[in-house]
Amino acid sequence: MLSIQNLTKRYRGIPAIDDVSFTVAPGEIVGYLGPNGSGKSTTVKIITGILEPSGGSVLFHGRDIRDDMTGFRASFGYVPEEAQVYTHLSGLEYLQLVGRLRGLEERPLEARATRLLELLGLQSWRHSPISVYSKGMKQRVLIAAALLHNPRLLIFDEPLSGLDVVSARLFKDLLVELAAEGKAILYISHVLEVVEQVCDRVIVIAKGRILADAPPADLTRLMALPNLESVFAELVEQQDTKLAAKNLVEAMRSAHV
Ligand SMILES: Nc1ncnc2c1ncn2[C@@H]1O[C@H](COP(=O)(O)OP(=O)(O)OP(=O)(O)O)[C@@H](O)[C@H]1O
Repeated sequence: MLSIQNLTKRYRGIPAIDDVSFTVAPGEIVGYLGPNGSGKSTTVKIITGILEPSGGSVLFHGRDIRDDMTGFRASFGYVPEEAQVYTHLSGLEYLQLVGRLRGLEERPLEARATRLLELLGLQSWRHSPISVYSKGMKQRVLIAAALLHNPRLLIFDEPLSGLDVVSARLFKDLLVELAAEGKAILYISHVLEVVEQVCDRVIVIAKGRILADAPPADLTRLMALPNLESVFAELVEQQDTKLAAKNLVEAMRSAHV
């Protein structure tokens, strides 16, 4: 359904992503993992039409998304890493605005928005301005906004950010339900434990290039490692974090002398 083909994005000649290709099929949850600065958000911004690629293309049901960006926008829901929300609006008003922009009819829109807010535990806050919401509550409004038009493709960029334990568990269960509904899901997260539990496949990207694309169980088995976190550390050659932490404390001490 979603097919990313040889995507490249260069900033002043320096590649942020380099020849990135992968697919996300209906009913599939695909994890997209990588260290800071590896190119995850750049990939997502291209898929969502925010950025133009330097090369390559994004196909949705076999068609280049650039041929019909308006149609494609109606087909996906997106929870961005950093969202600009109109904080003077209430949660309900925000969802109504998003729904109108997506061409939903007023009555069913209000009913669905109210129901989503209720299911996400925001019932009693729905008329309060978003400016008084906590980070996790804002995040739940963004999740509701992504689901509002019942899209076929969902893209979540660090959706657990700010969510408490119960909301995070609800979100994890929601991912599984959405996949069972046949939604295609691209899930970007640093929370590898959750990724390992819910994803059918994980893609590991580092320095703009894809290093692995396989089910998490295959990766741990093939690399003879106990879990996805170890696989990730091995693939991206992360630094010795214990040593780095020690050195940081050392550096603090010497700064006080
Ligand atoms: N507007 C820009 N101008 C120049 N370089 C950029 C720009 N945006 C991103 N980059 C570079 O592209 C690379 C990939 O960045 P990107 O934001 O896609 O990484 P990421 O994997 O999403 O990181 P994080 O996990 O920190 O969100 C980085 O080296 C970054 O410095």
